Amino acid sequence: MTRTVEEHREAVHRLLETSLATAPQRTETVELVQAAGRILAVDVRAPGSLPPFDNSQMDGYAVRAADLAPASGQAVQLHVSDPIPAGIAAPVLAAGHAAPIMTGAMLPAGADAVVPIERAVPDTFFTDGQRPGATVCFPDGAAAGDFVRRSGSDIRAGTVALAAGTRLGALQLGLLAALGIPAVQVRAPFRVLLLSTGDEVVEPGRELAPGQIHDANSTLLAVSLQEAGAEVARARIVTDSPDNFRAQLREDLEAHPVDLVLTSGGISMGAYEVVRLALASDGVQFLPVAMQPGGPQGIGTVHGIPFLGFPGNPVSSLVSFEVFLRPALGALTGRPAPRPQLPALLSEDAHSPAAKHQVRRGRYTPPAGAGTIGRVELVGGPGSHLLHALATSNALVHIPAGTAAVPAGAEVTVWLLDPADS
Ligand SMILES: Nc1nc2c(c(=O)[nH]1)N[C@H]1C(S)=C(S)[C@@H](COP(=O)(O)OP(=O)(O)OC[C@H]3O[C@@H](n4cnc5c(N)ncnc54)[C@H](O)[C@@H]3O)O[C@H]1N2
Ligand code: MOO
Repeated sequence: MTRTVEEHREAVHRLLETSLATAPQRTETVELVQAAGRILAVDVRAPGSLPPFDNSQMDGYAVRAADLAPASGQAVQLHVSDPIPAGIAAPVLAAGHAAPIMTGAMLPAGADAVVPIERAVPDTFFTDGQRPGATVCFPDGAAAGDFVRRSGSDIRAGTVALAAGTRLGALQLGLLAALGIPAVQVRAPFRVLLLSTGDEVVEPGRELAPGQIHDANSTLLAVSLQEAGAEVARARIVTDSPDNFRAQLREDLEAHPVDLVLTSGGISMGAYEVVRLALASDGVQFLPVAMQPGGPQGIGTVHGIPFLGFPGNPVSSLVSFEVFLRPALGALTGRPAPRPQLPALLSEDAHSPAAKHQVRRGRYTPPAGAGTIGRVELVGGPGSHLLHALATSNALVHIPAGTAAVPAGAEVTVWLLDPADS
């Protein structure tokens, strides 16, 4: 039975959801800069308040506001006390005094307001030599709290600074640094065993014998997984011998605990479909999905581990990742963020097998002005071997099942592969 794209996407989601729900959540503690893009595993409470102490928002004078409210309405002269740079604990401010204070410096006990230097007379700081016996006046007065950043006005000690499940970026990690937290407990990455199959497939860098090709899928899928926050625990090329495939799979799974086994190739209708031959009787289904490319798909479990078999054609593998696996990872592990999905005007006629959801590669150009939509031109044909066209594209162009032709100028949906283009 042919599945629709949506049915298979849902099946992939369910497969991973079930296994992640029963697995104990693994976490690891990493330093802040290494935690970028990771998902927080636990609530983090503020160990202290921010700001940690009342401090000055301006370069100016720390004062007692009450000193500046004389009954006569005349501006009052205050004695200038020792300056307070940032980074020290100053002595109590005596009544009738004003202490030069710098931005970020701790407010001395007794002071309750800061007057910016521009509002003082004189409006520049005294030198050390000038200060003894000097006075300063503040014609505008001051109210308690003026230009004071209160302790805890950003966050109070003990409250939740970041909730479990938060995706950590610069903004969140900067907060943790300010709170004095050097490392953070994050969810361990989703681990994948990646097997590229085929007797013809040879590692890049090795010379090709006639009929052989270099392995593109290991790199295409490993980098896609890595960009999606997953970890490739082991990647290798496996030959077309089902016995060998089964033996290597067992060996790899013993050495590398993983959350998913992902293969490419060996699943369609040929005489030597190694993945199909090795696993078909083993809790894995091989079925057609009404999508082009990416029609043949394998799904199930091997040795109790979720299994997905993607087709060998490189574009088919990549499209399978984008359409089925990446959205499930995003929804279930918190990473990655969904691809931006946008409407775009198709710049040329396109034809599609009406029974299938076709995914073409395109080059998306954003709209020139607000209120308009972007354009997308197709790159290469529908063939699933067109790696160069894939490499020059920045979007997947979706032509849904039931549509045999889309005329130039019609609106289609594109998924941006590079969010910088949105
Ligand atoms: N009679 C039929 N033949 C095919 C059908 C079909 O329905 N009936 N489906 C076609 C479609 S669609 C696809 S997609 C492929 C999928 O085949 P497999 O998943 O079994 O993949 P292979 O046969 O192993 O390889 C297909 C193609 O991709 C190349 N390849 C494989 N691995 C890699 C790699 N790691 N790096 C680069 N290129 C790779 C391989 O050499 C083949 O050219 O089946 C169609 N056939
Ligand atoms: O479905 Mo295959 O994936 O067309 O190339």
